[in-house]
Order: sequence, then C-alpha cells, then structure tokens
Amino acid sequence: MSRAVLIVLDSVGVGGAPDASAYGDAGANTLGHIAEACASGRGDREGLRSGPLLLPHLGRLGFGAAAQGASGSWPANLPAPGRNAIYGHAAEVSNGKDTPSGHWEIAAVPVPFDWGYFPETEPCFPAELTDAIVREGKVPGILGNKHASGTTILAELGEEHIRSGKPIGYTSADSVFQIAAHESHFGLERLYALCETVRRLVDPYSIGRVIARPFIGETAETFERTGNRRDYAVPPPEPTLLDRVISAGGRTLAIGKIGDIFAHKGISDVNKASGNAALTDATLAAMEAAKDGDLVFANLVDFDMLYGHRRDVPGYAAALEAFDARLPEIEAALRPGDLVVITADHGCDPTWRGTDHTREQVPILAFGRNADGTPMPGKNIGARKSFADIGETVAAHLGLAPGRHGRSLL
Ligand SMILES: O=P(O)(O)O[C@H]1O[C@H](CO)[C@@H](O)[C@H]1O
Ligand SMILES: [Mn+2]
Ligand SMILES: [Mn+2]
Repeated sequence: MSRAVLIVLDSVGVGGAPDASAYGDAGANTLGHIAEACASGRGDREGLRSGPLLLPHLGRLGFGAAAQGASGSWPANLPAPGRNAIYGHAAEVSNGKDTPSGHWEIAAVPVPFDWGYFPETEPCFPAELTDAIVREGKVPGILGNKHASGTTILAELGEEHIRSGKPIGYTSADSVFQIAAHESHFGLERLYALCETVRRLVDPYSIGRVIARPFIGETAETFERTGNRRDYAVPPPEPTLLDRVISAGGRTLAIGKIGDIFAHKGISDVNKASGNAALTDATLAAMEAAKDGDLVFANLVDFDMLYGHRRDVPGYAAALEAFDARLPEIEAALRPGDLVVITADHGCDPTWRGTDHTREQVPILAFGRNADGTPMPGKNIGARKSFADIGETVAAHLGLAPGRHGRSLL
C-alpha cells in the first residue's frame, strides 16, 4: 500500500457499450471517431492542430488496445501498448450516461435506481415546479424552460436575462436542472442560493444535479461561461470508495468537480482548478502532498464541457494531445507503491447527433510502481462488467476490505 491516483478524463469513452442502443447510441465511439476524423483530415484547425491523432503516451499505456477490446476496432494511429501497460475496458451497470452515475460507479457504488428526467417538450419543467422556484427563489420568472445546449441558450436568451432579471433554466438528456445567470447583473452568490433552493425543490423528481452556470459579457456575441460553475448533486446511495478511504485513516484529495459530484461526502480536501492544464497541475500538486493510504481523485472536464457537448472534433483532439503530453510528468511523480488509474465516466462523441453524452464503455489504463520502485508488470485485464472494478482495484491497492459491487483487477 502506498498512494492511489484516479484520473477521470470526462467523457473519453471507447465505444462498444452492450446496451448503447437502449440510449440511442449504438455505434457511438468518442475516441474511435475522433481518431478516424483526424486520420482523414477532419481534425484540422488552423492554429490549433492538424493531422492524425498523436497520443504516444496514452497509446503506450494501452489506450488503443482498450478501445479495440471495447469496440472491435483499433483507433487510427494509436500505437500498441508498452510492456508495463495494465489495460482493459469496462461497461456501466448504472442506468444513466451522466457524470454522477459514472463517477459513483467508478467509486464502487453503481446507481440502484432510475434518475428522473425532464421531457423534451417546451416547457420541459412542470408548472408547479417553476411556480415554486419563482415563489421560493424570489425571481420574476424563468427563461428557457427547455432542452438546450448551454452556450446556444446564452446567445439566445442572455440579453433578455440581463434586461428582465429572470434566470435561464434548461435541461438535457441528463438528469439535470441547469441555471444560467450573469455573474454581476444577477449575482454569483444569488445564483448559488437559488440553486440550493432548486436542489431542494427537484428532490421529489429524482433529479441528479442542479448546476449553476454563471456567465459574463454584455452581448450575445461576448457571453462567456466562467469557471465558477457549481454542481449540486444528491449524495451517493451508500458509502463510496472515498468514505472507505477516510474510515481507514486515509485522506481523499479531490481535484476539479469531484467534490461536487459526491455532494462533498467522503472528501478531505478540494482543489477546484479550472481548465485541464490547471487541473493537471493540481493533480501533480496533490500527488506531491498525498501520504501513504491517500487517494487523489481528479476529473478533467474540458473534454466533455468544451469539446464533447460542443461537437468540436479538432478541439477534443487537441485536448487529448495536450493531456497526453503531460503524462510523463504524472509518471515522474510516482513513488514506490503508487498506483494510477486513468478512466472515463461516459462518452460524448463529438461526431454524434445532438449535443448530449453517449452511452459507451470506458478505458481502464493503470500503471504504477512496486514497493521496491520497479514498474508494475503489464497485464491485459480485458472486459469488465462494471466500472465498480476500478474502485475495488483502488480499494485493494490501499489495503481496504473488499466492497460488494466489483472485483479488483490486480
Ligand atoms: O450544454 P451544457 O450547458 O454544457 O450542459 C451539459 O453539461 C451538463 C452537465 O455535464 C450536461 O447535462 C449537458 O447538458
Ligand atoms: Mn462527465
Ligand atoms: Mn457533460
């Protein structure tokens, strides 16, 4: 036992979910389709990137092989795994392709119930809910009230929001009630307070998350969302890997939105850095600070929020390449006895229809050092039936008693 590091590349699925068709996602493959697009020149953007997808380090860790195992095809240009690659892929048992479902299951607690969703009608929210929000949240009304992409709806309704003082409420294929409001015209603290009220009011509808989406700018052309997003999730249904680490005397160092996703249950320390580069810096800093028995748990959200939902292939490819280039720093931060697992929480295929997540399998890429400092030996861990095997692997590595939802890979 030493330390464990879990890094979730938000939405970086590898296709091949056995139940994808139940979600309208048969054939979706985030990594595979990005690699294919890049290989055929559709991943080029002037000043950003061009050519085939270049992921030498992730490839060496088994990214291509994991994707091949999940989807049946090798992503274009991905290299073969190196000899210390511990790699495989996992399907999700929870009924949902959202962030909390994915992360809770990674933390060894699959979701045992069905989330509530708002219908694709307009309005999408029940009148008694919006009436209660207006009354208890003390707002003059709610704009939006439909399924929408968060950036599109700002261009459409942001100016009216500033004029009227009415917050913008919208949802997606996820179990979410999102509220966009201007940081200064409406007020950031006021937005957070409103979200807390809405969190309470949507509980009877089994909604997974209320999300504060603050933005700045004065016109449709200049509106921009800020890093002050805050997610108000319901707490996980039973103690997760994080609670187990703490019960055993360890600490959990949460990077990015991990704290929010777990409703701050089982979290010792939060660093909410904004942007993949700063989140990677924060992960490295946490690896420096973590002690024996501690868990560093990071979420890199840009893949999903900035590129997957926006269906931006060159942006997504560039973000993958940028993360790949940082992997040697993560490897260099390892101490004897450390284990790192890189995975994802769902897909968000930027070549897919619409703007929502896609039901996919996720990669499991692990590497570490034995107690004597030598690299852990490579292993093909194949197909896993639940993301919970990831959490149980970390649990076993940290010397925790096994849980009931998964099995360690090592
Ligand atoms: O379009 P934006 O606001 O980025 O919202 C996306 O982000 C939400 C949470 O990850 C998803 O439910 C999806 O709707
Ligand atoms: Mn996610
Ligand atoms: Mn998302």
